[in-house]
Amino acid sequence: MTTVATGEEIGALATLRRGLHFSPELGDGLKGTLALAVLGTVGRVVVPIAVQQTLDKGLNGAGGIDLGFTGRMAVVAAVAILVTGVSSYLMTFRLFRTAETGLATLRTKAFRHVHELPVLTQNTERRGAMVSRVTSDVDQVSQFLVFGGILALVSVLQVIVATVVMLFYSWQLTVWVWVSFLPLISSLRYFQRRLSAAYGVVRRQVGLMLAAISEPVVGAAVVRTHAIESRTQARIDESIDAYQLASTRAQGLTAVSFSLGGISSGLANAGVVVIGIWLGFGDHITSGQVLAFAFLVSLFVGPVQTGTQVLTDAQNAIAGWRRTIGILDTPADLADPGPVGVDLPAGALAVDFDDVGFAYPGGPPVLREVTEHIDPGTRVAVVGETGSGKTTFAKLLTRLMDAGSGTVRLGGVDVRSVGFDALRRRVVMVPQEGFLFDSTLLANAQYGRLGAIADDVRRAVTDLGLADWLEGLPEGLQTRVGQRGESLSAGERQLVALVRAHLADPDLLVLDEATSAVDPELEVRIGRALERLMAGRTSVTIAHRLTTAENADEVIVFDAGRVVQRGPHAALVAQGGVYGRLHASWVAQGSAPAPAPGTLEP
Ligand SMILES: Nc1ncnc2c1ncn2[C@@H]1O[C@H](COP(=O)(O)OP(=O)(O)OP(=O)(O)O)[C@@H](O)[C@H]1O
Repeated sequence: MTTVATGEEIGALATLRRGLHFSPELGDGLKGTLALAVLGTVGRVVVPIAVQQTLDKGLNGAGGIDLGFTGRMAVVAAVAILVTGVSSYLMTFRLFRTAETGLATLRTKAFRHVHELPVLTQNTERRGAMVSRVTSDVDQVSQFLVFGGILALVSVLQVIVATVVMLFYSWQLTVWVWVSFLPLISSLRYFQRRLSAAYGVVRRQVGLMLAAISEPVVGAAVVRTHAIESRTQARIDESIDAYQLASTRAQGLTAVSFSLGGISSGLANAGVVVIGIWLGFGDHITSGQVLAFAFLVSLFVGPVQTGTQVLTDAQNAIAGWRRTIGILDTPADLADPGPVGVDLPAGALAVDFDDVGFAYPGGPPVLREVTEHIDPGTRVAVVGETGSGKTTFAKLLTRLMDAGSGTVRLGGVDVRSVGFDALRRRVVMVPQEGFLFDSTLLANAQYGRLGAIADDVRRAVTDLGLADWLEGLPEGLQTRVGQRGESLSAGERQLVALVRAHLADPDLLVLDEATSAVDPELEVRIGRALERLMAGRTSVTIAHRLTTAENADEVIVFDAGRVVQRGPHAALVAQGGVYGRLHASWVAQGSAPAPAPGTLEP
């Protein structure tokens, strides 16, 4: 099955390289930020040096106390503290700005790409997991770059500069400090690998947890009506437990490495005091140098200890970054020919299926050897038992998917060579349940044609003979439709979908007729609106109602992925066969909208 790449196989360095490639802004002004980091670090080292100078020359100098020198050193230290503070602020601000700009680009790219992923892939990958990859995974990277990144940068610089100055004062003490930290430093690689694996699991569990939580939220009505709250709750509990376990394991590892850091710094500090005093007795080191050393050790200890925390954040961020890059690595298998795309000929479109076959990934063929021609401007109804391939036929027609074999042509042009923009403008599919956004009726209708103003929408409503319906609504076009349109009745939602389609003004209209029953008055309205909508265009309707098939110029009958009959309704009724059986069942169920025989209605 086609799935979205996890990105887990991408190495840490490659993640960094590719991450920078996707967010080039992250490199912007890096030199300036680095310069500020150097300035801040140097400023920090100046303070212990000033302390040492004050002690050894200003207070304990050969000529007694030198107040002038002490005062100058105090000014130097104050300036150094000020410079460190200002440069830290500027560096943090710059890092924050570039990180957020760069990651906004990454988020946008990943989010756009989700839309370009084939419908098939979107079905196989849980949407909640996908959402977590575009949101919380990117947040991890952002947090690290802004907070951990600064720490990492300053830590490395601080350790280097502290070591150099320490060596200048006493090589023996420097060696002691390094020996104390050696076990921790040499185990960093080990911890990095373990943390990387542990946080990879954590990120995956976050995705699964979000999927488990968001699915029942979206399908709340189903959960309630089927009384499966406890089963749903059990699934959510399970995913939360799994996340908690993964997270605890990862945190446990962090705790071990952090404790090692504590032991090392304790050893270093104690050693510096003991060895420093001992060296002092032998006149190998001055009291000012020992004091300066104590300061410098803290400059060394701090970064190495927080280094483990930085490492943890880095692993978490890299795991998140990989997963986001994984989305971008998943090829969009519907290639948009883009600017070189061919345009469709003007006017109503002819449809040609040329020996078309299709199978969903890993599944059996669901369309076989379909060769059909539909004249421009005709009205065709597609019928067949459930699972016979009608929806698949419609998806290939609108290029929501590409045919496995054979060619689909619109107006004589291979659909694969038509630019997406042109295709989506000229070919519109009205699904059974059009998705309505939680906004006004006007805003929802405007999805049909971006840029349409209220008057355009009103005109479309009038064209479809729905003006009185609109007037009957309490707030007209400003009526709010509620989440997914739940404040409207099923029939009214269909009307909005038809207004949307009319605004889009396509040359090929593909309709998946709704099966939900609506009251007779609305039924008449929908029928009338449909009549007007189809006029002058080629229309292909997946039909579930007898009247739709009766009113069509031609009916195409699918059975097990093949077209088994075709012709006007009356002729097909006379022929009998699959259509004869369908017709008989429609008649038996009366004129009410009836699902095709064999349909398992909930
Ligand atoms: N996303 C999918 N992944 C795998 N198999 C699928 C997918 N969608 C449909 N199928 C399978 O393809 C076959 C044809 O499905 P299709 O939806 O085209 O039938 P249909 O005639 O439109 O049915 P209905 O009237 O129930 O909508 C069915 O066996 C179905 O199980």
